[in-house]
Amino acid sequence: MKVRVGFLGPLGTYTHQAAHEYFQDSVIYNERKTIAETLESLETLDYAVVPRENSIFGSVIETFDGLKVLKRGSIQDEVVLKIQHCLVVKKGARLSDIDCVISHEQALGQCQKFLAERLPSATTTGMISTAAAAQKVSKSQTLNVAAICSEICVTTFENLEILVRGIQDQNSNYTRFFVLGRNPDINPSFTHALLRVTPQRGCTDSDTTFDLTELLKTIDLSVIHIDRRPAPVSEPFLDTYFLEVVSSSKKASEWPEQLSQSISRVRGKGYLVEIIGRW
Ligand SMILES: O=C(O)C(=O)Cc1ccccc1
Repeated sequence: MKVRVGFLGPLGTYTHQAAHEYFQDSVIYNERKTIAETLESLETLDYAVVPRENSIFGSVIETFDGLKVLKRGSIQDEVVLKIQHCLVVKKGARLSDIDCVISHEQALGQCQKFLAERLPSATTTGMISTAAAAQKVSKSQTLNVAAICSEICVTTFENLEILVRGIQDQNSNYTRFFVLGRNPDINPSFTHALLRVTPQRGCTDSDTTFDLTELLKTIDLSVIHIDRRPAPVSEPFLDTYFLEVVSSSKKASEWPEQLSQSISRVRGKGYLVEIIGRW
């Protein structure tokens, strides 16, 4: 059977482009409506691709909220895509017609300067993806709504045209995507891992305060990124930490063992720890 890959849809999203860059034409692509549903698709599909972070606007919150409750699969690789946003309108609309701009929160966040300078009175509305925004503009009966999306959307959906190209706040704009596998193909010489760490009540020395420095000392690996989201428990202000760790180049052969020892040490202090990615 052909390999099936879930992605944040519809066709025309940046996630679809990242998935295509990775898997090319060798697989069947299955769109999902949200990032949460894309991660859940690993219950039935072989792979899933989700955006992880952007160089202008930072981490993608929905992805980390989905990773908090990930039940099946793990991250096996990453893809980096250069992002060039366009202001896309219904054919015939001019900039002066636009009073509402719709897109994924990430795209709106990456184009704040353009919106403040060129469309200061327009309202903005978050959508589940950039291509979902383009699709909505394509179906709109009026000329007053614009989407921020990739230029591909103009050929994917009808009656659209590009009004302005390259509207992101910096020309250098990249998004990093995670590729997850249901039964991941882990590269034996992996150099990155993503740890999901949730402190449990009572696992900190002072009982009430969680001490991040203490956790990092216990981990004792090179941590290159930290993301934090509220933990999926009823306890208020208890957070789940996502720590991206990398092997130190000097002792590459000892790295898998170092990683498992680090995890045992952290578990020994009472934290819930899982490796949710190796690449
Ligand atoms: O909405 C999309 O097209 C996505 O794939 C999410 C996203 C949005 C903006 C930049 C990178 C990824």
